[in-house]
Amino acid sequence: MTLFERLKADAAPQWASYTNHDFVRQLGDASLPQECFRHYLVQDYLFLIQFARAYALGVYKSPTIDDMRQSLEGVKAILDAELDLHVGLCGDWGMSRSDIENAPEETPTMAYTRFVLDAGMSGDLLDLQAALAPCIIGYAEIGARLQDGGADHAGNPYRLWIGEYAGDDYQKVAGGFSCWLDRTAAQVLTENRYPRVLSIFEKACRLESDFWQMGLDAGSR
Ligand SMILES: Cc1ncc(CO)c(N)n1
Repeated sequence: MTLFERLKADAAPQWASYTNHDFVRQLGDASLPQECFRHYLVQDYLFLIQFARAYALGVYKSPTIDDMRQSLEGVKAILDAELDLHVGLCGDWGMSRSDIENAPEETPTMAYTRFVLDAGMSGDLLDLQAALAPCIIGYAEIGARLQDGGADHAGNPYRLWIGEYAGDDYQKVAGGFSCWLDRTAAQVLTENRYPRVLSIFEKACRLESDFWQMGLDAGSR
């Protein structure tokens, strides 16, 4: 069993609320109001800027050069791929890069990103990875599940988003992340320490749910 599988099993309620959130269900059946998706996407762009910093912190917290390289890949995946997806998608939805970059950061965005950064700054690489894991592996699981269910059909306006996270590149990033988490755990994880790592993982799952909810709430404002 990988450490990720163990964390996911022990945080089953939080994992389920996050990955089966109504926002995700509505993305899959194309019933999500456009306004909710646009709101989510802009906040997610602001989220990713902070997430790139969290990976950069991972480079700093890395005990080995291999770890540094792995974390650097995370910085690059965000700056060179995922942000472009967002700018492209936002453009399709009528928003420019400056519209996005000038949007105010909402509280759930600040809460989640600063939580991750703090977990890493106050802890070691494993603490940081436990805070990052729900994000990276969760989106890969959600994307793959939606695609397997046929949600990326031509009639779904959210198919490009689904395709990005279900795609080979992102699936590889997520698989690589899980292996990296195991390598760090092999060096530093003890049974004594496990509850603290689990607690970070659970909190990150809750903050992911709040992030989806922020998108849904935008539909009723
Ligand atoms: C909130 C959030 N979690 C995870 C991902 C995946 O990178 C993302 N783009 N946004």
